[in-house]
Amino acid sequence: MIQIESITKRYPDGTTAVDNLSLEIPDSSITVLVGPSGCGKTTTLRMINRMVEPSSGRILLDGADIHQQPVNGLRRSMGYVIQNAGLFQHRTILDNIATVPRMLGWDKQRARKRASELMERVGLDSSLAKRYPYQLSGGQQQRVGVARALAADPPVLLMDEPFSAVDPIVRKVLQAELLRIQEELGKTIVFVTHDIDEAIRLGDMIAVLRTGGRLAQFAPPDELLSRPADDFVEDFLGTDRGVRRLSFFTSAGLELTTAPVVAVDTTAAQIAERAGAEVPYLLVTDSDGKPLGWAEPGRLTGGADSLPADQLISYGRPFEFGRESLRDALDCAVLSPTGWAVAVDGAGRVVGVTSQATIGAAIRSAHAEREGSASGPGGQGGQGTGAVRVAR
Ligand SMILES: Nc1ncnc2c1ncn2[C@@H]1O[C@H](COP(=O)(O)OP(=O)(O)OP(=O)(O)O)[C@@H](O)[C@H]1O
Repeated sequence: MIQIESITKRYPDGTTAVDNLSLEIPDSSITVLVGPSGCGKTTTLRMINRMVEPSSGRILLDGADIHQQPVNGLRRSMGYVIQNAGLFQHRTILDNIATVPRMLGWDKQRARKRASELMERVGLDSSLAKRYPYQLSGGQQQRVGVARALAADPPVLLMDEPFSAVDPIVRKVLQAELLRIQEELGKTIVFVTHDIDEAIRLGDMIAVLRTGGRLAQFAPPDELLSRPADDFVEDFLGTDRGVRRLSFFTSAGLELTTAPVVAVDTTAAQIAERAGAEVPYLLVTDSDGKPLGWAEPGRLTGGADSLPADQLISYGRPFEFGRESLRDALDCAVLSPTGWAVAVDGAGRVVGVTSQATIGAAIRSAHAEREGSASGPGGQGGQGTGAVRVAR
């Protein structure tokens, strides 16, 4: 655990970058420092690896004061990733990643073998190994930066706006990759961003800082969204807090029905028989049980023959039952032309369908349950109670 105890940093020109900050950063999880520009995020991160020394206060790593430790050893235990990756331009990708192991005295072959393994781990094709950084896209360079920081297998990873310089689509991919790597490696990650959505997606714990380097709130994302500490945090979180919070509710308990699900060899006449007032549409699946589209019985032409595929209405995006959240389920239902969401299993086979009204009821009961556990003995709500985090 990293304990930040009453840390203050005043720069020589009198700027107070961080003001009496205390945080307990848990092991094997992602803690995000977020806040507006100039609120002291980078300064805080750099005090953890002693690139910046505090004016007062102290930082403990696993109970030991980092200021009493040799700085080189400390930095070796902490990988560091920055915006634009900060790669060595005159070294190949493989040698960039092998830098720290080489510094630690590994022979060239062993260091390069480790670098190759890491390239695979961060999703870089081995054909890029001999290229130089300028021959890579921004997203690929960031992956190299992450691989390089992981090379000596440090328990701690410090990441300073690592994905800010890439476009939003690549950024989402890199975030997903980081979560995947974290699931495998379980590092203690301190991640700086000014993007609250990134913080909510990645953070197990989020520290919101305000200008002047003061802590506004330190909480799991679900709690931040449901109970912002003050107007500053509420403003910073932006609109749609309620809907965004649904990302933290699993779809696992959602009531599904298979009544309107029919196989593709059903005829239009049989469909007309199955339709009822409660289910005005029927979902047609292929022979594997994967969705093909919705049939509206009243509008189907033909009788005894199999369904004409061109008469089906798009089923939109299905959600993966149990893995995705109530927010995903609601989004599917809202975007569905029929107003019904299609639930599938991991292989994409239909497990049932659910209506907007049913999802609405599930949202209400999930809220009631969460609030109940938050006010119960020892409960903090959200992840604080150990609730499983829904796929991010
Ligand atoms: N070396 C320095 N000398 C004087 N002031 C500094 C120095 N480095 C940072 N500052 C100031 O300290 C404050 C906090 O800076 P810091 O870089 O930690 O903020 P930040 O939250 O990371 O900002 P950003 O999101 O813009 O990167 C700012 O007002 C900044 O101008």
